[in-house]
Amino acid sequence: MTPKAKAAPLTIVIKLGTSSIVSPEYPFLPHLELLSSIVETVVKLRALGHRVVLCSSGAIGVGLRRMGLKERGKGLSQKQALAAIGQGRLIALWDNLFSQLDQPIAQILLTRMDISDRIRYLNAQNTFSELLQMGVVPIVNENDTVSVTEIKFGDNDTLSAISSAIVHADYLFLLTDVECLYTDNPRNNPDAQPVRVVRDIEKVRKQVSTSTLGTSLGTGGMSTKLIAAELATAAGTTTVIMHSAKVGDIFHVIENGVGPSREVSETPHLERGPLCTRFLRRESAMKDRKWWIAHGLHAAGTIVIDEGAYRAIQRKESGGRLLPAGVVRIEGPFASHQAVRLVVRRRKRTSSSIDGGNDTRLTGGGGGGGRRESSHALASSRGSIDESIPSSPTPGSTSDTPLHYPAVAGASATPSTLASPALRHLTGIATIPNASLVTSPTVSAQPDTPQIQPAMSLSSSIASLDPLSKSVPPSPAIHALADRLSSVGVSTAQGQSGASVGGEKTDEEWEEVEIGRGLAQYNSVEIDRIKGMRR
Ligand SMILES: N[C@@H](CCC(=O)OP(=O)(O)O)C(=O)O
Repeated sequence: MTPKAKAAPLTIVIKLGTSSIVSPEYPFLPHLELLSSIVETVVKLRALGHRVVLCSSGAIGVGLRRMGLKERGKGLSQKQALAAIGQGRLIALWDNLFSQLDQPIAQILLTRMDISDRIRYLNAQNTFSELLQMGVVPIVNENDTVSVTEIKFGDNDTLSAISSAIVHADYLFLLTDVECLYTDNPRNNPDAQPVRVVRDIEKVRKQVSTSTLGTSLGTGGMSTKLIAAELATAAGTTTVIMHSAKVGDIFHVIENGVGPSREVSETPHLERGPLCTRFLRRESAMKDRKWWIAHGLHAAGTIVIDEGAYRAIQRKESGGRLLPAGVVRIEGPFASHQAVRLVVRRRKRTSSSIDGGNDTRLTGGGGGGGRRESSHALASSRGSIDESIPSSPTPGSTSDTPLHYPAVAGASATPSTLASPALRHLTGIATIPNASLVTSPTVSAQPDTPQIQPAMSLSSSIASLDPLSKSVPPSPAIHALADRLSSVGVSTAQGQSGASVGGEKTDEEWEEVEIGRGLAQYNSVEIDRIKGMRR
C-alpha cells in the first residue's frame, strides 16, 4: 500500500532483527529485496513528514559472511570481532540502498553504559534530535565491540524500545519473521490464534506462546519483544509486532492510529486490518526522566525510608525530595547521581486495613498535622508514583500483588519476588546482587489501579558532593546542610516517621516494601554521615 495523504508528523522507530537482514544459513546472504522494501517504506514515511529511526541488527551475520565462517562461535570476543567486521559493511549496505533514494543516514552505536549515564543519555538524545531535525535516518545498533556480557542490551528489541523512549517515538515497529503474537506457536499448532491488540502486557504474557521466534543468529525472540513492548508503551510508544515482508502495512497502522481511547468498544478498527499485534501505549506516558530512572539505570544501592518520609515525598510541594531525617538505613555503596532502590519500612498491617473502602491515611508531612484523604483519591490524582504504600501480599499472590519483603534483620533485605520482567531483563546480574529490582508492583488486584512508578529524585536539596569521597571528611556543605536540617527539618521529619531508626521493634512487626527508584544526590557514605551527625 502507498501513502495517501499527509498525516500529522510522527516519530517512528522500525526495528529489524537479524533474521530480516541475512538468511539464517551459510553463506548468510543479505535479504536485498526485503532491505530495499524497508528503504522504500522509510523514504515514503519521510516524504510524509514523519521522522524515522531504524534499529538494525545483523552486524554479526554480515561479519560471518565477510569471513566465510559458518558459525559465530561461543566466545564473547569472537562475536565482538565479527560484529566489528560486520557493522561497517552493514552500515555501508544501508547507506548504499538509502543513497539510491537520496536519503542520508547516520550510524548510532549505543551501549548500556551510554544509557545508564545521564549525561551520555542526554547527549545521545540531543544527537538523535539533531539528526531527525536534519531529515536524516539514524540507524542504531548495539556497540557490540565494547559491550561486555553483564552490561549488554543483548537483543535489539530492548535497544529499540530504549531508542523509542529517547526519541519519544509515537510508534515502534518490531519487524520480524512472524506476523504477530499468537496464543501458541503457529508453526506447530494450526489452532494458534493471533493476538491483535494488547492492552495489558502482564495479562497477555500468561496467555500467549513466547516460543515462536528466535533464529540461530539473532538473540531476540517473542519474550524479548514483550519486554520491549513493556518498556516502550510505558514511555508512551504504541508498539507493533509485524512481519518484515509486510513492511508496507505500516501505513495502514499509522493511518488508523491509536487514539487516546483504550476502550474495546471504541476501537473496533484495531481488531481489523493487516495482521499484526498492537500494544497500546500507556495513556499517561512516564516522563522522560522518570522513564530513564526506571528503565535506564542500574540501582547501585538501597535507601530504606520510614512511612512519614514516604508520605512527605508524595506531596507535590516536596518536589520528591527526601530529607535525611526520613532515612532509616542505607545499603550501598553508591555514588551521588546513581540510582537507588527506595524501600519503605513500615509496621506490618493486615491488607484489609489498607485496601478497605474506608481507608484513610495521613498525607501531610510535619508530624500529625496532615489532613486525611482517601488513598484511592490520592492514587488517581497523581499518576507517576504510587500514592499508597503497597499492602502486604496475600499468600499465593502473583506478580500482580505488591512485593513483600521479609522483616529485615541487619542489612540484608532480600526482595522475595520479581514483579517486572522488564526490570529483570534490564538489571545486570553481575552488577546488582540479587538482581531483583522492582519498580511497578501494583497496589491491589483492581485492574485499573495505577502501578507504582519510580519517580522521585532524592535529596536534591542537598548539594552534590564528590561521589566517591569515602575518605574525605564532611564538607562545609554537609555541615551547613546538617545544621539546616537539624534546625528546620529533622524534628519535623522525625515526627513524621513514627518509626525508630534503631529498629527497637521486633522484626515480626516490621516489613519493608520497595516502592520505586530515585537518584541519590549524596553518596551512601555521606548520607550515613549526615544521619550520624544528628544522632
Ligand atoms: N547487535 C547484534 C544483534 C543482536 C541480536 O541478535 O539482535 P536480534 O537479531 O534482533 O535478536 C548484531 O548486530 O549482530
